[in-house]
Amino acid sequence: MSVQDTIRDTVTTNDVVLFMKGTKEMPQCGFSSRVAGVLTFMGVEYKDVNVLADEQVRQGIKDFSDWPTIPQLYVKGEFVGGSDIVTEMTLSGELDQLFEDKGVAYSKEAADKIREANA
Ligand SMILES: N[C@@H](CCC(=O)N[C@@H](CS)C(=O)NCC(=O)O)C(=O)O
Repeated sequence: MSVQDTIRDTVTTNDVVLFMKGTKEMPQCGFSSRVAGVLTFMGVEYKDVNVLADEQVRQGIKDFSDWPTIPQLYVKGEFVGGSDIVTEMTLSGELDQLFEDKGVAYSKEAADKIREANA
């Protein structure tokens, strides 16, 4: 299987996938840490892929999405964005809407708390 095939398989067989530097338990970059923190706080079940563990995946995910940086969030096979976009979508409520539209379980109360803390 090529790296592109493996990535496609990963994002289609897992509802929510975060390509990140480090792991959800131990992020190794502030941007990755922010997105992982939001997902974990919102109670979203997601698969983390540590791009630092495989240089081919690190480059391959950028080619796959045509997006130059890590982290990268995928929901039901669709690329959502990186840290800036996920932060904006969390604060605007668009991320809640996306999870609702795609049937992904999350805590609205937790999302509201993030918004209250950033108001
Ligand atoms: N503004 C970006 C910040 C992410 C970013 O700049 N990532 C850099 C540093 S961690 C990156 O992935 N560089 C390419 C690489 O390290 O392969 C976002 O919203 O996600």
